[in-house]
Amino acid sequence: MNVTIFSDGEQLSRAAAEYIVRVAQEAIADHGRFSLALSGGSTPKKLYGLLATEPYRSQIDWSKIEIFWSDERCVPADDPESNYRMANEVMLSKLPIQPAHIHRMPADEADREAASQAYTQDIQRTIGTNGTPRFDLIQLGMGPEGHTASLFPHQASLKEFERLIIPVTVPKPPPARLTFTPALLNAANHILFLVTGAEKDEAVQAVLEGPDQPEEYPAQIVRPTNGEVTWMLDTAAAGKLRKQS
Ligand SMILES: O=C1O[C@H](COP(=O)(O)O)[C@@H](O)[C@H](O)[C@H]1O
Repeated sequence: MNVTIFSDGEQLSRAAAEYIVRVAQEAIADHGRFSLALSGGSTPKKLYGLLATEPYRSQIDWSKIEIFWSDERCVPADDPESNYRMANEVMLSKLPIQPAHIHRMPADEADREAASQAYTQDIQRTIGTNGTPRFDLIQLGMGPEGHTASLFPHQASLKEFERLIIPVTVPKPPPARLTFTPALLNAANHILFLVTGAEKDEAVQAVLEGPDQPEEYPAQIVRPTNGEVTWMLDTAAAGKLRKQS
C-alpha cells in the first residue's frame, strides 16, 4: 500500500491527476482500453476538473476510456445529489468521450435489483468477462465514519462477496443507493483513495494504522487480491497518523 500526504487539496488533486494519466497510459498500451470507476462526494471534484484541462487532458486518449461509477444515489441524473451529475458537469461534458463510453449507474430505476444486475452485465460486457471484471482503476473516497463507495459500517453489504453490485439503504442522505460490493472492488488492478479534511483524521488513522475492523471501518475491506492500493491524503486528514511519511 502506498500512502502520500499532501499540503492541501490542490497538490493532492494534481498528484491524483498525474497518477490517473499514468495508469490510463499503461492500461491503453497494455490492452487498448482504460476502465475507470469514479466516486461521488465532494473530494474528487477538483481532480475531475483538472483532468478536463491541460496539461492532463491531452495526455489521455479519451476515445479509449470507459467510465463507470462505484456507487450512486437513487436520484435522477440532474439531481444535485447525483454522483454522475457532478462528474458530468466538471469533467465529462468537457471531454471528447463518446456517450456510449459513459456508463451512468441506473440507480434511479424503480427496480433497484434489476438495475444492479443490468449494470453488472454492462461492466462485464465492456470489460469482456463473464466473471468478476477487473477494473484498471477504481477511484474511491472515504467518509468520516470510514464508509467507502456506499459500504457503511455494520451493514450486510460488507459480507457480499458473490454479487458485484447491490442496492443498499445507508445512514447518509440520500439513503437509497447502488454500490459496488467488496467482490468487485477487490478484483481491481488499482485502487486510488482520495481523502481530505480533519473530520476524517480518526477514520484515516484507524483504517491505516489500527487493527483489522472492516465492520467498523469499511474502507479496510478494500484489499485487492492482485492489485495496488494508493492513498492520497491532505495534512488535515493525515493529522492523527503516527507515521507521517
Ligand atoms: O456518499 C458518498 O461519500 C463518499 C465520500 O464523500 P466525500 O464528500 O466525503 O468526499 C464518496 O466517496 C461516495 O462516492 C459518495 O457516494
